[in-house]
Amino acid sequence: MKLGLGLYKHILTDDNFRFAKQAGATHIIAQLVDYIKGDSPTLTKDFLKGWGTTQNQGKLWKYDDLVALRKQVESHGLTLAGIENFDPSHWYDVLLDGPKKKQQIEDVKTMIRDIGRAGIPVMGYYFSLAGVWGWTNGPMGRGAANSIVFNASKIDVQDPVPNGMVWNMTYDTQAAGGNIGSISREEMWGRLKYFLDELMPVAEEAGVKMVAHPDDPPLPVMRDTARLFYTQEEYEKLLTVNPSPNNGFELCMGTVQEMVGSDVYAMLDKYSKAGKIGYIHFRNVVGKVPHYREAFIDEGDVNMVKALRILKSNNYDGVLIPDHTPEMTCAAPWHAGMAFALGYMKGAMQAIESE
Ligand SMILES: O=C(O)[C@@H](O)[C@@H](O)[C@H](O)[C@H](O)CO
Repeated sequence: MKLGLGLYKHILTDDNFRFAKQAGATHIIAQLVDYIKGDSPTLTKDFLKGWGTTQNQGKLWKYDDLVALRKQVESHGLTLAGIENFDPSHWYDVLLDGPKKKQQIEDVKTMIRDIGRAGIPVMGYYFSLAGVWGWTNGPMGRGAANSIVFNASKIDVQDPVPNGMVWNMTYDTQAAGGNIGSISREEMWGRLKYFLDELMPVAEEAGVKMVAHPDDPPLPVMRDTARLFYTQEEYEKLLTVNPSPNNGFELCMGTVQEMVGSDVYAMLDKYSKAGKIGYIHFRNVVGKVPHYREAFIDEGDVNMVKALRILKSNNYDGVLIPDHTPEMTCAAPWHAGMAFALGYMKGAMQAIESE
């Protein structure tokens, strides 16, 4: 198994590649969507009105830029292991089954071909209308660390998605008022099937694994739209939608742990054996839906060392990234939180590997 760090678009910089290397990471997962901004990113803000606006319609990720990014990462002795998340500008009508769907699926295919050609082996995506939404936050972590909290009783869980928004980002600032309406689970499975059936042959040819993130938070319906991967059983159905060897999981341990009735160890065991995990969000949490808080890696409900032992026993050779952590009280709260998580992971991995 490999230690990685996920970096947002704004922090794909030489300094942060050095930071990753210094903390013992060997791999980078890059996010290209402009949604969590700033040199010192924070996830503990009010994002109930969205992550922001994206206006990249028709401006696809370019092959030359992807190669340049890979080379920049490699210049620090690191490997670019994957890209996480499509830009809503590029695929909103694929998610929404809108009039530009055919063009946008062709655009996504073009980007997958270019990602493969650029030597990037994994693309993580999140097939969701409401997206990551509903978080609140507060000094709820150990030592009053600012943490992400989900408490269904504190928000209007079915507050509808306004027109012009999907995946918790606004892609059309001129959209007419109103909202996208109620979307059923059957409809969402159909949209996912279309997406996978169109893309998997291209991903196979391009040598790119397409891996799906589970629903965060894992509730069956949010903002009046059905969510697909809100229990472990439902998440596992991903593999039945399309049998491609390139169809797999961006396995977020935190989100799986937040699901009612889940067994994150069983999921790790089964799918690391089956070679179906593209990479892992190795994070911890206290509680489950409808009420949980994100936790420091060592203080949550998941025994992370047990999880690593399972991965080791199955010879999992993929990447683990911390994904989120509570923020630490200092001048660089995100970086300190990540350094703490990476240090824990490095130590635990070394200990287990020498057993
Ligand atoms: O990296 C982050 O902070 C999050 O945005 C992701 O964990 C997110 O849940 C996934 O990328 C799915 O969108």
